Amino acid sequence: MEDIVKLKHDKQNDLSSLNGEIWKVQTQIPDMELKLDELALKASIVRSDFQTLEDKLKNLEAVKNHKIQRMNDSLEVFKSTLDRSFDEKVAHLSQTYDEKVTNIINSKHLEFKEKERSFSDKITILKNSLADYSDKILEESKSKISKDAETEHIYLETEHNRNIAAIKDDIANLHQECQDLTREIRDLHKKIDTQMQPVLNELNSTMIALNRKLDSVQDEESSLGRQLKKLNNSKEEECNKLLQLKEDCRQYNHEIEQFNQAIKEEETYRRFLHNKLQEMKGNIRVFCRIKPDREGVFDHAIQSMSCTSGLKETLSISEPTSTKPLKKASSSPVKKSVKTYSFFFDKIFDENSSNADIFEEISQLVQSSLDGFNVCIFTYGQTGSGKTFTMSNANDGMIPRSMDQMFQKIDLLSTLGNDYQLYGQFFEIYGESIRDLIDDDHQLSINDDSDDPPISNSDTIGIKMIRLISLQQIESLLAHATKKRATAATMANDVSSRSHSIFKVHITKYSKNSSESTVIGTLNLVDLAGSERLSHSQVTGLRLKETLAINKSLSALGDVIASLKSKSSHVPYRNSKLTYILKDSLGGDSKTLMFVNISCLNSHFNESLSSLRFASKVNTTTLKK
Ligand SMILES: Nc1ncnc2c1ncn2[C@@H]1O[C@H](COP(=O)(O)OP(=O)(O)OP(=O)(O)O)[C@@H](O)[C@H]1O
Repeated sequence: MEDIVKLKHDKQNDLSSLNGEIWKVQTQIPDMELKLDELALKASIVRSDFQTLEDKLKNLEAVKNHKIQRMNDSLEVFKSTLDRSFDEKVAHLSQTYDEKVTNIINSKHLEFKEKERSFSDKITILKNSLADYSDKILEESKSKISKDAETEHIYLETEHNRNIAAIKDDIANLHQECQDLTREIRDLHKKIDTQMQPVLNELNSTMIALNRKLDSVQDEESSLGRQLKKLNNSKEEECNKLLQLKEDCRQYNHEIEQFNQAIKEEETYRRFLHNKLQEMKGNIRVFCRIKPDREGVFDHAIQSMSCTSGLKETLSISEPTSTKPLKKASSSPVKKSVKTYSFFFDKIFDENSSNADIFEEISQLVQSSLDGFNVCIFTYGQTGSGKTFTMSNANDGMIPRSMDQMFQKIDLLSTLGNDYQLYGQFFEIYGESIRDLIDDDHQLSINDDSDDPPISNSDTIGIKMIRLISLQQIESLLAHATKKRATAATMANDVSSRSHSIFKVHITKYSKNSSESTVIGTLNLVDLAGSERLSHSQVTGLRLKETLAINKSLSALGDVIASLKSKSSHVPYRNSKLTYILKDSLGGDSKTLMFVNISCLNSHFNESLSSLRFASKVNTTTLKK
């Protein structure tokens, strides 16, 4: 046994160190992811800067090319226009000149020819007339006529020479004119050259400016190229870093997976050991809790508590000898024979025990329910003995503490890839009817299937089932349920709970692949109605009926446990709603824990004795397998 406890202790240590490791790795993952995100962001910024620069460069190049193209085009156009206009002008001038010269020469030539012809004609006529005249006058006056003819001839010759000189002058004039025109054309050429020079100069300076611009654009382009190269280098570095990070991440993920696998194996082994331990402790366990003497009466019935052999503890309780209050029960002198009763319990919590001490024991069963077993925890006792204080106390009762443990555990399990969810039902059994403590105005019989719960559970169909998500929610559920619980004043306790309240938690496991859920275990936290002896409570009418119903259902609970103990083929679950609803948590490999709450005071001796007897009956039972 010691070995097993040691082994359990070692395994718990291993588990907690593994949990610590997981936590460390998990805390590193967000940092790594953050770094990865930062680097990805940087890379995307660099990429977009790079893209912007590339776009800018392309734009500049396009603008540059466009400008050069435009300038070249306009230069070409200008040059061709200039050449064309120059050629045209020269051609036009040459043509005009040629035409003018030709016209003048032609007209002068024609004139000259005409004059020459007319002179020739005249000469011919004159010669003819002269010949005639000579022939005629030859005889009359040969000398006179010949003189006159000679004079006439000289005159004509002179005239002819003068005409020829005039024509020569005209030709010289025409030559002069031609020379003038040539000069004029040369001048025009010069003029065109001088007028064109500034334009050409301007074009040249524009060309130089454009070349300079081109150089600066090329400089800019090469500096951008260098920047681009730099960016490419840093991008490559970042990419390498990113790849390294990705590789590290992959490595981490691989390690985490291996780690998770190891944890899963450890978890399975832990579950096995835990269950073995629970089975060795007993599938039904009974604890006793003694309510402190809050009023300082000092009239105590509890005589002694001691730890006997093995895991059992003994409680001795003595019948009161006197109605007078004693200083302290343990130190009071016992004059006549006092009847003392002894009871064995798995654990006894004395008056000084807190709910935290109690939960240390309960937590193992909460773990069993998370491990896939059905667990049922009862608080049993007379009214006012502290059942509700133990079970549902808002701050530290078993319900909030169990839920706290469950929330923490499923958070941890979810990191191992298992998605666990908790669903809860909270209801009370009053008499033989069930009242929903979550859903208002919801009173249903057991098999009412009018509601549509997220997970089917044939026993509690019709009772509202909600997803349990936080302790805050549990606190408000408890407050809401407390208000709703049927309470009635009795002689024994002013606000005595007259119903059994059941807080049922369904632990469901979700498969991420198939998105199916399965209920793997349930935890039932049952605050039983106060057990009362009719003679003590002195109730009548409706209260009497209530007390009878409560005692009947508590007795049915005892019978069911007794049948399981005797391995009877028939277990009378149907004898009460309480046992019928809890049948899954009371048989098979389920775990059951019964808290017997008793008062330490003599005044409650009989009630305490009756509770202890009931507990003793349950305590010696072993669940039928
Ligand atoms: N261990 C304890 N320490 C201090 N106070 C306690 C303890 N147990 C019970 N009480 C107080 O005693 C009173 C009655 O307790 P409680 O309501 O839990 O009894 P009960 O058994 O649930 O009664 P009922 O059956 O009527 O519901 C409450 O005021 C509670 O705070």
